[in-house]
Amino acid sequence: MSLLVKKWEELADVKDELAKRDWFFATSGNLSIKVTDEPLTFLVTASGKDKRKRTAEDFLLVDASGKPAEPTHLKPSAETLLHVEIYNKTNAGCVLHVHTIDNNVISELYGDAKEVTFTGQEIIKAFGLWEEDAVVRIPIIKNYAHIPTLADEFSKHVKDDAGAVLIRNHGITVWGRDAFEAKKFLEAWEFLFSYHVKLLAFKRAIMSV
Ligand SMILES: CSCCC(=O)C(=O)COP(=O)(O)O
Ligand SMILES: [Zn+2]
Repeated sequence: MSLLVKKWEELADVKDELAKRDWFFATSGNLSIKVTDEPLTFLVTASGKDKRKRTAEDFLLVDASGKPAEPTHLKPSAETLLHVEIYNKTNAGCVLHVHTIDNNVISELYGDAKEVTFTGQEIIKAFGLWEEDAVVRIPIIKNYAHIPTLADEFSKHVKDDAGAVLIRNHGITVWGRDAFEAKKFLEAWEFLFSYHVKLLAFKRAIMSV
């Protein structure tokens, strides 16, 4: 099996798993996986597709600037520039972007603070933090409609080989050294968001009784 086919299958499997969680509302979301380092190439989801379906046109290979690396009628994700920032600045191997109700609610609740932190949750160990008082922080940026501006703002928070950024009332972008790590971190963030949203709602309901 060629490296390209292996990476295609790996990304398609991650896409199927995220689809099972119903994290691709209304064609939202985009995913990518690095294929080669020199020159940099990565597979990215084609724009506007229903990411719940598995087809031969789900991904296309792009170069370090996010342009198709081979002739194709497919258009790379409209948000490919965010993936470009990550692969050019870090050794990340996979980038996952999903819009969920929970990540949108959290981004709106804490958008003015430009970040949200979580502590006291066992799931934080998924980030490799084993201390009892470990704190995880995720930055929240404005959802600029102009993608190069969004990518510039996003890029300020791209420093390590693994990380995550919330785009306000839009979604989360998570990256990791490989697909396994990116998916693990994405699931951990979504767990924290969902827990927090539910806890706040329950507390509010109890207070109003
Ligand atoms: C319908 S969602 C609007 C675009 C978006 O935010 C997204 O994640 C999907 O865009 P793509 O071009 O990657 O399909
Ligand atoms: Zn999006």
